Amino acid sequence: MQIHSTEIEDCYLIEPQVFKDDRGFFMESYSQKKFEKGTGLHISFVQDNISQSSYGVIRGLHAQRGKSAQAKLVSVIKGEVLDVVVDARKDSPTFKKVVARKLDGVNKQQLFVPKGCFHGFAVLSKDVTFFYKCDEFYDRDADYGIAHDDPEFDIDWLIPVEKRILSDKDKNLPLFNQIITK
Ligand SMILES: Cc1cn([C@H]2C[C@H](O)[C@@H](COP(=O)(O)OP(=O)(O)O[C@H]3O[C@@H](C)C(=O)[C@@H](O)[C@H]3O)O2)c(=O)[nH]c1=O
Repeated sequence: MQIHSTEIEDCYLIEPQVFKDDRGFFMESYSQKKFEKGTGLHISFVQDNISQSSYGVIRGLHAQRGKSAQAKLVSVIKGEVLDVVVDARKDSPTFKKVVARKLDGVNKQQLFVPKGCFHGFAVLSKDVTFFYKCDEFYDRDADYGIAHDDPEFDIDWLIPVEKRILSDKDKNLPLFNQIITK
């Protein structure tokens, strides 16, 4: 397992070791010991989620507020996404920085999203099965987010505007500057 730092502090790109043989492959999708050694972070995951989406779907950019803030370890089981993290931690040296990485079921790379960052992804393949671990439980009342197309960040989602599929909730998210002020 190789763990690489990114443009956002404590946001890591993780490359699991994949063992291939005649039967297929084997990989450790998470090892607390290796994760801690590579990042220096102690995280206790308490909830795993799976979502399925088709081409053009953009989920995000989401986070949970306050005590319900979640760190997430995100990955793709099948298909390909552009995965995006925005640092919203006012005390972070990388405040407002963006990380965007393609994750897919072949490269099997994972992104670790620290607490206090917004997270989202765009589906680049026909279908995607997305899997992620969270270190806090889902809290509907703490759920919030920012618009995926906030001009402040000008993220290239790699999906033409007319092909984007968003939830009603995500169509009405505010801009970063409307909710995060330093
Ligand atoms: C995220 C979540 C949703 N739900 C429910 C609420 C709702 O009825 C339904 C769909 O929820 P959403 O529309 O919020 O799902 P979704 O848009 O997939 O939300 C997710 O997006 C990605 C980008 C993230 O980073 C996640 O943390 C989460 O915010 O599932 C849970 O019961 N538990 C959960 O942990």
